[in-house]
Amino acid sequence: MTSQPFKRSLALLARYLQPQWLKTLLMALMLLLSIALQLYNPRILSSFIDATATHGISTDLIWLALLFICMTIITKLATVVSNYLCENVSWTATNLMRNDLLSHLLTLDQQFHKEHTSGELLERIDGDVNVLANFFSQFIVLLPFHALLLIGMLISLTIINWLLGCVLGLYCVAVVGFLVWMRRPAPNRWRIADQARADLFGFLGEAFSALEDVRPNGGTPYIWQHFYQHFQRWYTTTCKAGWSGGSPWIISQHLFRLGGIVGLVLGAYLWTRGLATPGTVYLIFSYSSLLMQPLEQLQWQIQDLQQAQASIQRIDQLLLHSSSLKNGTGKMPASGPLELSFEHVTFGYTPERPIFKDLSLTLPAGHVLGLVGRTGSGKTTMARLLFRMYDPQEGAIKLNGVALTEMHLPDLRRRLGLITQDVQLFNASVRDNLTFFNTAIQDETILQAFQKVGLYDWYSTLPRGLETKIGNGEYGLSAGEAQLLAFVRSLLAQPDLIILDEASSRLDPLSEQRLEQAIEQLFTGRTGIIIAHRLATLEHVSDILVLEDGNIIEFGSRAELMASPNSHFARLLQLELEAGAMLV
Ligand SMILES: Nc1ncnc2c1ncn2[C@@H]1O[C@H](COP(=O)(O)OP(=O)(O)OP(=O)(O)O)[C@@H](O)[C@H]1O
Repeated sequence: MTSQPFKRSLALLARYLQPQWLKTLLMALMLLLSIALQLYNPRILSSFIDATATHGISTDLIWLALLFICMTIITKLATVVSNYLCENVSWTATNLMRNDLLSHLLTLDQQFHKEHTSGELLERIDGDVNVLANFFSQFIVLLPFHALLLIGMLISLTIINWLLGCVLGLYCVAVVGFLVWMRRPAPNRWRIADQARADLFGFLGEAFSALEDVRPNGGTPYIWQHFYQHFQRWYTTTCKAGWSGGSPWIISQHLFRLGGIVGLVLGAYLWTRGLATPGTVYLIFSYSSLLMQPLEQLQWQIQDLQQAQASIQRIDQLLLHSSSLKNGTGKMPASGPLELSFEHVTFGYTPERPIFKDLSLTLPAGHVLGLVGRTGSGKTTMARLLFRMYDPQEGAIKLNGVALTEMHLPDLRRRLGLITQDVQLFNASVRDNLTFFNTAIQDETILQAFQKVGLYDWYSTLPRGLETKIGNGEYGLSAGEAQLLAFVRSLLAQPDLIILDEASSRLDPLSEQRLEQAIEQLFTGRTGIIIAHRLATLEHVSDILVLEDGNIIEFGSRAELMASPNSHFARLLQLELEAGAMLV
């Protein structure tokens, strides 16, 4: 066990157990009480045996028997209370930890989330933390508890006979040392097994979310094949890790039995020499057998610690990952429509393959920009930069002259709205899906927004109104209806700059027409960007920007570009009209 992970484990223990110090203290007291009772109970039985041997059956024996029963009941009660407290402390500590991990993951940037599947992250938040449950509840108390119990019994044996205490004491040290040595490879093997488990769940998460595409395209055998490979790796690595704890366990069972026999032989030897009464021989045998109980428990604690170490290292790795997007000083542009400017922006998802090189443009406040360009020209990337999903390698993006990097990230994102063609719905009520669980938004406001986007008729069909569960819930939605709901979301959030990224691509022409009014309302008093492949959907924009391979090849007022037959935009529009006429 290297000192760094061990120190880290202790630091984690301190961090999550400190707030629960009172419960932890009570738990320790209960365990101490049961140690004292476990040490005392064999003494009562020893006196019982000696009293029977010397005086035969007497009333004293009844009192001894009653005392023994009372002590046993109190020991059991102390164990029940301490077990309850252990569970309570461990759940509270691990829930706090899950909370911290989730909050941390939510701050990590897009690149990190692209590199790790959601299933893998779920497994890290829950699986790794579950492994720590025992460690939190029991390690801090049970390890010293069993160590104390062991020491207490050795002292009792030494008081009976010093040679007895020394022989059994040395035996215990040898057994513990041997078990720790045997278990050295365990932490690394557990880490590999945990990663294999996370990969398996990561794969399953991906497979289930892609089921709609995979099934019709005949990809099911691929899922089976990969599931089998992942499962096989998980199984073999877990067996290997378990075996590094299992084989010492089998050996330890024999060593423990041997400990009891050593005690019995030594007790018998003392009796034959007249150095011990039958009661004392019983006491020696009980203590030397009981001695093996804390030893056995100690070895489980060591195994738990090794497994916990692997989880702590994985959790650490996660916590060490910090977002490259740093919060600014908190400067914010004044509320109202925002002027957007890109100043000499250079950006690539990997720096060696830039998408934009020295890109500059300014969109005045309150203008609505139509952003067009071929597939892969960089339109969505511009939107991602604006939301600070990524930061440019060079240059700055500003809103009303304030660089995005100067603002607090959550404040920046509150001022922006984004509607894409992929609308994410939660398995929650219509109301919660629209308000993002913000209870301050009135139902009246939601219903007005339904009217504006032409969804009121759909709303009237909902069996439980705004309480109806959508997402995976009781009521299904078409892709177009989901897109209209995204418009309602934006109307309720009231951002100062809105981006529509192919937002109406799944709507039929009638719904799209109905939506035009909503789009106009959405953009009133706001700056907007509409990313679209169909130029006909850009009738209401004030400006047009044509991108090609990350370069601006045209940027100007829509009216002017339309009036100039040689402009790219006018030519693209003409091409679209001709293609439409051919289809008719
Ligand atoms: N997360 C990513 N990591 C690496 N490269 C990416 C990533 N997202 C997009 N790209 C690349 O960046 C370039 C621009 O992509 P972007 O999605 O911005 O294009 P687009 O104009 O929005 O395309 P479309 O019209 O198909 O939506 C493409 O070459 C694409 O392969």
